[in-house]
Amino acid sequence: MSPLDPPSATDALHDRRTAIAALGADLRALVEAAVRTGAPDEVLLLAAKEAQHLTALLTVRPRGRAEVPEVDVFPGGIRMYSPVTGAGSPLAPPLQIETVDDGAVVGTCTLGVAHEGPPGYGHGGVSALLLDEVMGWACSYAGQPGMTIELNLSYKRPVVLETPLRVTARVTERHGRTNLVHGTIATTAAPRTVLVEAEAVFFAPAPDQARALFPSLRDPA
Ligand SMILES: CCCCC/C=C\C/C=C\C/C=C\C/C=C\CCCC(=O)SCCNC(=O)CCNC(=O)[C@H](O)C(C)(C)COP(=O)(O)OP(=O)(O)OC[C@H]1O[C@@H](n2cnc3c(N)ncnc32)[C@H](O)[C@@H]1OP(=O)(O)O
Repeated sequence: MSPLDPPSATDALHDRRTAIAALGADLRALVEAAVRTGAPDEVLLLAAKEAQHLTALLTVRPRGRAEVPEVDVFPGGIRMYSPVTGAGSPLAPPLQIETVDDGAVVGTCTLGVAHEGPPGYGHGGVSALLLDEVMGWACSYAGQPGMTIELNLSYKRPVVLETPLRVTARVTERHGRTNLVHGTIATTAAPRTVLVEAEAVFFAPAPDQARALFPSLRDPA
């Protein structure tokens, strides 16, 4: 199975993921509304009370810090709460891993005002986040899921908000457990105009390193 294939899911798992994604979508809408709102102070204070109520509602059997959620496939698969791809994360755009095209992984997403750096444009750290993720997927697709050990970025043009983006990544060289990866961000409308370019080094931990890093990983081989 390619790491980009959706895992087979039971009905219960499918229902759980659907519910998580529904909450994630509404939380993202809430975050975007909150950072754009012109509502009066009393409305903000009322919304803060409502947010406290929601937090209390959701603080039930919280998972442990290093626990892999039961809805995830780790490594190399679906991550429901990833801050980049997670349908359940209010922080994620979320980015969709779309295709594997001739060895390159392609992801698409649209940034909102919540991801703003300079007015109207994406935060440079958010571009790094998108690239790091898709470059990581390229390593997984190449059969070496790994961790970033170096990430260098060249910001060529600002990344416009509310505009569909295309993020690509490809492993260019492999040296043992180390992979060199090239990545780009462009708009889907002008995929040849590179806005941000990245070069990264990823390291695929050996099974004993992986066990030490990720205790909930049962079979790192
Ligand atoms: C096989 C099972 C795999 C298990 C799963 C593993 C990973 C899965 C992770 C994600 C996959 C899922 C989805 C992908 C999506 C997104 C990707 C996001 C990626 C990230 O967001 S990830 C967070 C940021 N990332 C870190 O948090 C890494 C911190 N780091 C370390 O935890 C250690 O560094 C570690 C464990 C990597 C190595 O452990 P270590 O250092 O003890 O091992 P060692 O000494 O053997 O070094 C090995 C070779 O890396 C070279 N090296 C090390 N560090 C370097 C550096 N900074 N610069 C240049 N070279 C460096 C050495 O020079 C040597 O190179 P050489 O082999 O050529 O001598």
